[in-house]
Amino acid sequence: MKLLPQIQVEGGAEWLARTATQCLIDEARLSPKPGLVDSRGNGAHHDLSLALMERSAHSLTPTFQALALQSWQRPADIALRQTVGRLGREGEKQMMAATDGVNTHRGAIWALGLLVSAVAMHGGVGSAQQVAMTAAELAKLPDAAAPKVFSKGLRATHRYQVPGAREEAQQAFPHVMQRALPQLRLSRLNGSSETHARLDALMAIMTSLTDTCVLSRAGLEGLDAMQDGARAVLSAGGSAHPAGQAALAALDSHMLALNASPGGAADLLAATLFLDRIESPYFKH
Ligand SMILES: CC(C)(COP(=O)(O)OP(=O)(O)OC[C@H]1O[C@@H](n2cnc3c(N)ncnc32)[C@H](O[C@H]2O[C@H](COP(=O)(O)OP(=O)(O)OP(=O)(O)O)[C@@H](O)[C@H]2O)[C@@H]1O)[C@@H](O)C(=O)NCCC(=O)NCCS
Ligand SMILES: Nc1ncnc2[nH]cnc12
Repeated sequence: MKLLPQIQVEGGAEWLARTATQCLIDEARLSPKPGLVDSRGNGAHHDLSLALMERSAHSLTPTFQALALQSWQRPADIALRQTVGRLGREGEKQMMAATDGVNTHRGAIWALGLLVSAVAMHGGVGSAQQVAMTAAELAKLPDAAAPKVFSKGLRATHRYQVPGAREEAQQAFPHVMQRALPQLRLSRLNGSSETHARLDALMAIMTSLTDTCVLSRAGLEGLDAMQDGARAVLSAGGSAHPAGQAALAALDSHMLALNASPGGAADLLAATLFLDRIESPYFKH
């Protein structure tokens, strides 16, 4: 194994942290997103705003940087899993301090934290597929120090017998790798603007994700509305087409009426943008 000089490791970790933060900001600003906070407003949320989401994203840069530095060229083993778990929980505390106790990005810290670590484990040079597989290896290892809390996500996965954030990572992010990333690139190839390509990628996730945020707030009715509505947008030609835009507006109204917000899908869009960027020719350090 060729070891990089420390300065390159530090530069790589800094780039990864800045990029992960920017992906969170890009996701938050993207509009119009159904039920979610975006540059138009607060969606279905009373305690969130775009300014809060951006403050939260910035508060996480040191966490991503520490994750990258600690994971650089290390194998997926229990020792690294413990370090990543500890840093992730510290990141959650930073987020809560920055938002006065509002949960803005818990799921995003999990997904992007694992992916940042996985890129670093590959020494900054893995493909999206390799990185997702490595993140899954890490996610499958036991996290002995995890507090025994029965979270909203766990409650929803047990009640409805569906996979949640944990399983998405342990299965190497199928909604990112098999749906969102291909859709993002297809929409770009078809001439869609970057905004429309990202909205289409979000729709691709929402067609089948069992988003525990939606299940907790709006049950199976909310989940069906999300999945059916997202399919309608894509089958109308996507968000760049007038019929797709009408379907997206109808989905937004439906989600707001049900008080449903696909926060898990939003996190996975940020993860998609991150994996897209690590494969772009500009990823050099
Ligand atoms: C493994 C953990 C993610 C914990 O997961 P668990 O399911 O037990 O716990 P939750 O606290 O419910 O967090 C899961 C969050 O993941 C997002 N999510 C939901 N469904 C999926 C899915 N199918 N696939 C992927 N991701 C999913 C979602 O996060 C977003 O929503 C949050 C906002 O939700 P909202 O309901 O609006 O807010 P609340 O305040 O909770 O409710 P209201 O009052 O508003 O109604 C926001 O965080 C978004 O990011 C779920 O919330 C993981 O946290 C863990 O184990 N961490 C330990 C540390 C660790 O090991 N880290 C390693 C990597 S750094
Ligand atoms: N844009 C957004 N709105 C609401 N919850 C979110 N969780 C992650 N991104 C979000």
